[in-house]
Amino acid sequence: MPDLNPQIIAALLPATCRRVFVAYSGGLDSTVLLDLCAGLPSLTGKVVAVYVDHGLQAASAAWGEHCRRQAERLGVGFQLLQVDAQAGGGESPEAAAREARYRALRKLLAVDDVILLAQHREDQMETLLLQLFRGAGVSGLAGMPIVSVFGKGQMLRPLLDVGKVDIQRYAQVHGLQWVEDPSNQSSDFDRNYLRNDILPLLKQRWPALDKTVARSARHCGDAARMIEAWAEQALPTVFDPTDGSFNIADLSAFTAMQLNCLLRQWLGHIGLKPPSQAVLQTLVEQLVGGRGDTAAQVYIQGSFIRKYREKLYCIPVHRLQKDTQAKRWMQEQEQMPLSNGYVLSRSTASAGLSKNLWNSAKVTVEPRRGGEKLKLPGRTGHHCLKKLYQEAGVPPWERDIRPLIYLDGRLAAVAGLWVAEWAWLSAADGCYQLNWRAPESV
Ligand SMILES: Nc1ncnc2c1ncn2[C@@H]1O[C@H](COP(=O)(O)OP(=O)(O)OP(=O)(O)O)[C@@H](O)[C@H]1O
Repeated sequence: MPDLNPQIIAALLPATCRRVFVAYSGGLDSTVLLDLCAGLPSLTGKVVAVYVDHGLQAASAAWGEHCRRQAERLGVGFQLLQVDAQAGGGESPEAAAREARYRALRKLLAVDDVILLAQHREDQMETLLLQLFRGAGVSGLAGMPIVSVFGKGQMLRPLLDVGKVDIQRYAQVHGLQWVEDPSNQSSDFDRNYLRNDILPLLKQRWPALDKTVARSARHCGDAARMIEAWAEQALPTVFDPTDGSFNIADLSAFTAMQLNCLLRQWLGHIGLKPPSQAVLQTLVEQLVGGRGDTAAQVYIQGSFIRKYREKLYCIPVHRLQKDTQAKRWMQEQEQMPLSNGYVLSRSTASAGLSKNLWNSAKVTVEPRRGGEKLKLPGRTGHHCLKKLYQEAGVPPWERDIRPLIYLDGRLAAVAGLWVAEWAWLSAADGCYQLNWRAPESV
């Protein structure tokens, strides 16, 4: 291993890099990392040390002060972020602090910004072992990546292949000052227990343990990337981008293992975290395998997965709430946010709801109460909404939350779907199209 020097950072930085944030806790590792960055002439004026105050320890403000002084001494920028890191029910304090820290740091980054973290090879080994004890699969056993997407920018871990002793030596040779976090000594936390009580024993027997475990992490990382690449390629065969659903009509081309992998990829694609094996199994048993049970649903991270006509949909729980209040939609209002997170809007169209009628009527938005009928342009007779919804393949849970638009108390439109014949017009720029959409895709 060559001496630890700033080139290890220069080699990782993208050419277009604008600002370099350094996640600086004031501890040994991030002190060394910051010192390395400050020693790179190409980074002059670009480096900002960021200290996150979790507000969990009495000394945290004093550490922030220490970090500010060190940043000043090194001639780099400094930023202090205050976060609320209280753990929620069932969450470990470490995980809550990390989540809060990452959330705050993520917001700092614009495109072409990077943030550097100071984890090293021993940290990687601990991460991998903790994942192993939790029963993780290859992506968990891949440990932490050196480079990853983070918010609008990138997260880099330049020291990930550097041993702790090299970091300690660098700090001594350069006379660096750092703070010691007394909570690192407490074996109450799993990671500290492993670090303080278990790993010293293992290292007596296997001195190169950190290197070999890091190698395993790289192998698992390679395997995880291959699986991910396969899933990314196969996903379009089951994923419907128009409504974000997962088509289960014909899965005969996939083995059970591949199906699990595709479901994981789908959930990741629509913004959920990787589900546990148990959740995946429930999903497969109750929805993919279950026959015709439209009431079945599986709860995952604040959303329900439901099935309708051989497709799985993921619906955040709050979006299933019915907005039961009738509301006035004022003529000049282009958009109307609803309490369940959806937004109604109108836009000019060449066919749709007559603008004249809209402008002269009292417009109200009301929930479905049951029994509504509609006569559609070009069709004979009135039809129950239920029948129209069935014909159009609108999932049952959506039927109760899709708003109805009334002009002077008469049903004129179903948002995003139909306009009643009496209110319908085809005339360039003389009509409104009524849209109903979720604020951000699920
Ligand atoms: N309070 C904090 N403010 C800013 N960055 C932090 C903070 N805590 C941790 N980090 C960043 O996350 C990395 C991993 O955190 P971890 O808790 O393992 O490190 P640490 O032991 O607290 O500190 P150090 O790595 O500086 O010795 C740190 O190396 C550092 O880059």
